[in-house]
Amino acid sequence: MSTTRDTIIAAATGVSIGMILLLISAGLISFHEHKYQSQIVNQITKFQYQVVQDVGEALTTLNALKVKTCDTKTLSAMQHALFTSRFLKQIGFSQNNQLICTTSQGLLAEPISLKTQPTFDTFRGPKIWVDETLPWIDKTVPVLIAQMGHFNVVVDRTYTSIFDIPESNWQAVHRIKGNVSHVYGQKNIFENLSGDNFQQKVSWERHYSQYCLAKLGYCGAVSRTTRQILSEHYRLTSILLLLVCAISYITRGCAARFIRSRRRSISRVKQGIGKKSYYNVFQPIVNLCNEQIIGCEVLSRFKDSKGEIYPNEFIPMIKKLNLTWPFTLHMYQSALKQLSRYELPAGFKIGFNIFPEDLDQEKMHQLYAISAPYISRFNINLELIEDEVLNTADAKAILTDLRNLGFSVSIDDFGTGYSNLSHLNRLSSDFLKIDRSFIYDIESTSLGSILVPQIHTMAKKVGMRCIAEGIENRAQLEQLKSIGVEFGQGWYFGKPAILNQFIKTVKEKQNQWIAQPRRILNIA
Ligand SMILES: Nc1nc2c(ncn2[C@@H]2O[C@@H]3COP(=O)(O)O[C@H]4[C@@H](O)[C@H](n5cnc6c(=O)[nH]c(N)nc65)O[C@@H]4COP(=O)(O)O[C@H]3[C@H]2O)c(=O)[nH]1
Repeated sequence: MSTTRDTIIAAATGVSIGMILLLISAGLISFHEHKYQSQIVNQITKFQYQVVQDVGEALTTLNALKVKTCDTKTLSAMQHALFTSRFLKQIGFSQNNQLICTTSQGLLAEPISLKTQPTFDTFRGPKIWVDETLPWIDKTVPVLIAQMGHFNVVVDRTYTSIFDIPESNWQAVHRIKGNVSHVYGQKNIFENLSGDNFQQKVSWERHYSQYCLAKLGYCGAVSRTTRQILSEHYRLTSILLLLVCAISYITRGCAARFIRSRRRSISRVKQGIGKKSYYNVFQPIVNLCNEQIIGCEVLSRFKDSKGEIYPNEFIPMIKKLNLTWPFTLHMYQSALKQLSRYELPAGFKIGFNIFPEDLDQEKMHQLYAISAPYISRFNINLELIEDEVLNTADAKAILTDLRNLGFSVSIDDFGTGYSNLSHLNRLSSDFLKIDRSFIYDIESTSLGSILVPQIHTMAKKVGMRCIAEGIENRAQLEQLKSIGVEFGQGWYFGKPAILNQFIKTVKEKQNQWIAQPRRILNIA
């Protein structure tokens, strides 16, 4: 059952990653297309502007001559204007809508009638005829004609082929006061999106861009279907698809392996108590005034034939498996047994982590029964992380009972999670363990350097003493001493170590405290 579920979860992870990568790839291709289209519409609109300039210049110059007939002087002026223009193919002279002469044919034997109604009127500029086929040029190629006064010019549209896009994908239009007239390209592409300058519309099927030079009324539009875009980038698309499939497949494999290893870890953690895979390590707790070891904190470690699992991994699993109490009992009993073999000074402080969810009358009586032989010899300190459970009236009553029975109580990791300075006076405890995140850079002008003195003052007010966690160097120690923090633990005094090494440290650092230890002599 769980194998099928794991396979589904691993496959779903692979597919999800694949989908995310596909979306990212689609986003990248779309971004690239956006840049490409904005360049093209810019080119189209600027091209129109340049053509208008060219046409305007030629027509204005010729009309300024104020000629009434097409003689050789007029023809030579027309030839000159054609020569100096960039986009014009031909210039003609007309009278009463009759074409009289052109730059290519000179004076016509028979005048040709011209259409009277233009495609659109630029009002201040020339009249424009779009897509006209002129029999005397080339019947098959439609041209654009502009007329002002007696002169008309034919624009060479072959220039539009400079746009790096097929004509079926773009359109150039003239838009003035909301009236849109087709100029070049593919009709019906321009969507007339409101607003000037650059506009865009993207959907799964299509990518559309338009750009308008608002004052002049010239707009360009480009539209390409997703299929066209993908087929243009077919190589990149295929590589991306392959990559996405490969990553998806690898992710599925990794997820399956991770789930399997986690299941294995959970089963190892579950069986660990019976198989004696847990063992205790001890970290010295020091009186900061004279730097003497006055006790220790008992911490758990896990090691079996497959290797180690660290507390940050196995503690949450123990909670999830509801094994907190058998685990704590195992650790508690074994540590007391281990330490009682040594003649440690009277009142030696032994700290145990207790899960807040285990704080009930029955379990605490069980703990007391186990502790009875040791409670007069050691100062057994129960360390609890402050959470909602600890703030209930029942929990407070239990804590008071425990203290009356001879245990001491510490609030652990103070300053993280749920813990709060204003709750301090409501907690029935002896010690406050200041979390190591506050100690980390206490010697500098950090948050810790401001908060630790405040925490210490508050704790003192409610009759609690502080234990600073995670002291790693002399500077931190000196700073804590100057604040007046009473106790501390950390790598500076000793890392959590197995019993033999811990006792060795105790002996090395404060030989005089251990009065004739039976086993220590063997270690030395
Ligand atoms: N960086 C740094 N770290 C330092 C220093 N001094 C001590 N530590 C680490 O700080 C942690 C202190 O324990 P904790 O706050 O009770 O936090 C403990 C405790 O909440 C939980 N835990 C460990 N063993 C037990 C156990 O037997 N029972 C329960 N209930 N919880 C346990 O797991 C947490 C992590 O335990 P550990 O990995 O052993 O990590 C320990 C210890 O190795 C230092 O100077 N620098």
